[in-house]
Amino acid sequence: MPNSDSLAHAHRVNDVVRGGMLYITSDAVAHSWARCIKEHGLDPSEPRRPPVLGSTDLPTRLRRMSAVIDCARYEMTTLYQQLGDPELAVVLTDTDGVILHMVTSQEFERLAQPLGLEVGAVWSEAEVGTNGMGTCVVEAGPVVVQQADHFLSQYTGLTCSAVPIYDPAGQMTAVLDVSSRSVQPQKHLLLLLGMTARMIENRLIDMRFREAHPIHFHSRPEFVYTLHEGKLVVDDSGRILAANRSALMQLEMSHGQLRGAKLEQIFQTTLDDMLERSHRAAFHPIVTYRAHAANRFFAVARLPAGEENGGPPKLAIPTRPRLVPPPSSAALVPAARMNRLPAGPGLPAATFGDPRLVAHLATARRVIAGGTPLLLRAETGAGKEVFARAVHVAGNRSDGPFVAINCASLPDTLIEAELFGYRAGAFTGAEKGGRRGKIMQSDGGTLFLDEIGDMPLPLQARLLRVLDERMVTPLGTDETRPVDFQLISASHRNLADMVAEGTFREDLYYRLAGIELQLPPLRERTDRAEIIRNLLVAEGRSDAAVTTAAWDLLLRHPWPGNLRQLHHVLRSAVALAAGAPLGLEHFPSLGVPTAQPPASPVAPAPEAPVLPPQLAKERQSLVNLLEAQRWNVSHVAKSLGVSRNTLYRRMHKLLIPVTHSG
Ligand SMILES: Nc1ncnc2c1ncn2[C@@H]1O[C@H](COP(=O)(O)OP(=O)(O)OP(=O)(O)O)[C@@H](O)[C@H]1O
Repeated sequence: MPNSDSLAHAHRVNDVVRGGMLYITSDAVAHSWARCIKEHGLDPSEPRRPPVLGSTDLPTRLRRMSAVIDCARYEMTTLYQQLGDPELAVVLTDTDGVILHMVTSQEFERLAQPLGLEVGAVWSEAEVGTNGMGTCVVEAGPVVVQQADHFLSQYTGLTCSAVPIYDPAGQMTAVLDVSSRSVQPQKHLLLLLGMTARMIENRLIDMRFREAHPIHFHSRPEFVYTLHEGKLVVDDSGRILAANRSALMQLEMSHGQLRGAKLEQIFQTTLDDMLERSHRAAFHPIVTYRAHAANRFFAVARLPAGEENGGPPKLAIPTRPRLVPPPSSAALVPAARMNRLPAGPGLPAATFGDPRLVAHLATARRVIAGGTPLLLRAETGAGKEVFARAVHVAGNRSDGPFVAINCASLPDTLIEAELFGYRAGAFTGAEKGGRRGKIMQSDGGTLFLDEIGDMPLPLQARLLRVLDERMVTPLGTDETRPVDFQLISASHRNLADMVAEGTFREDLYYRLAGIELQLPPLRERTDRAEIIRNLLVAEGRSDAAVTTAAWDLLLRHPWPGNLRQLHHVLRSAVALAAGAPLGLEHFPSLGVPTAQPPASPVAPAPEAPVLPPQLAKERQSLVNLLEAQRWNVSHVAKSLGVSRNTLYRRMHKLLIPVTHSG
């Protein structure tokens, strides 16, 4: 029997549908109520539960939508964490209203399950009347269905806010919803949901067009690489394959108009030109103009994700606006302090002249001001710890300690003791007086966990607890101690891949990667000359003369071991040279001949054809580069940040025969 509240709700619904719009705030809800009665024949006081798809239908549907679910999963978890309320669920449905994925707490799941909030449940309007997910599908726009806006009285305890998600072809593909018991206005939430939907859409584009060149652009340079950027993906010939919503808005074009157009029909430039200029600008936005118009845009063209290795500044979570407070003027650190780290005993002054690193330092500084954990990814020896120290020094905990621990260099059993500490006699071999762990030592400062990917799984669980509770329990004790530290962790491994393989805890990954920054390897840094000079100063040879050939070699070497290798090589060269100018013969480990150079295994450089001076110069520098890399086109293409095809095209234009390439 329906109770009196439910009957009152039913009267209200019927009144509105019959013509009185007295109680209603939103047209979307009123129209939906009318549909529920007139098209679906529903009764507001009738108790209904959404049907749940069975074991054959659901897996098929999940498989079909797996790309969308994969792209949404991370963003949904992040949104859930940002909202910080265990009494809500973040829900993804397809366009039939079928729940595909849900992020919530166990408590809320228990509460919501009897109402039908579970994976596989069908929340279409036809099944359960007006509701966030089903009504959003029909409206194809953001909707809020707050409590008594629901058609069926049994759902009037719920508040649902939902936004559509579009696929790269511009078709609605899913709905993102937050369901709770909130009685608060939902405007702010709707905004966050909209941003999350855009993030998911951008990820979908990235995933589906891994083989295409992404073009990031905006009319304001500071918005490039953010959620607000326009994004186009183009094939090797510069033909547009897809665009995000911001691109459509900024260019005032539809999907239909953009798809298939060439880049030069949109901007006053070609793909090759944009790629080359982007690379020269170290992937910072370059100026370009709208074709046949004067509007100025800032753009970056990049290699396809499939071809890119390290490459341009890549925030692993590139465009999510973190809930980080904007830097107040008091919090701003003078540039000199930001970008330099003074030399210590035996340590070089850290150099951060590469624009990508400068930008990363600024981002990191802002992020840690809000206490967000920072995860660094870089090749071995690329300067993760030095970078972390620089972030610490520039932060508001710089008066506290910087405590580093390398998880790869300690046996599993010792990491635990090192991290958490132990009381006297906690285990055989323990120090007599017990030991304060690294976590406690970092209290008030920064804890740097290097090679976190090597942390054994059981310890990952303990670390997660510390991060959640901000309490440490030393081994052999029951007492917990509060601790307060900024966490910076680093790895040369891709933790997201490790999560997928099951070797790294997903929940810990999300806790560590408040923001993830990819530091460039040495061979891609534009400040190599400055680094070399500073390392020579650190080796006590600020006056060292270096021959042009040696200098050239140092600048061109690919440095697989990055800054650490460079430092070692310079140290031995200084020792070998014993005060003489550094020449090629002092760098034997780089494969440099000490006596007569052996006969070149490749053909000599081609005769230069007659070309205008500018082209001839361009040709000569490309030939030099090819020579230096023994005509390995892939290596040269990579070092220039262009695709092999682009390089071949350029060689063709400059009349460089490709017969040399192996
Ligand atoms: N920004 C920098 N300026 C000058 N030298 C640097 C810089 N970064 C790193 N180095 C040099 O490279 C060495 C290795 O740096 P660091 O230990 O930070 O690398 P890492 O990436 O943490 O290494 P690993 O992957 O082995 O943990 C430093 O000791 C220093 O000699």
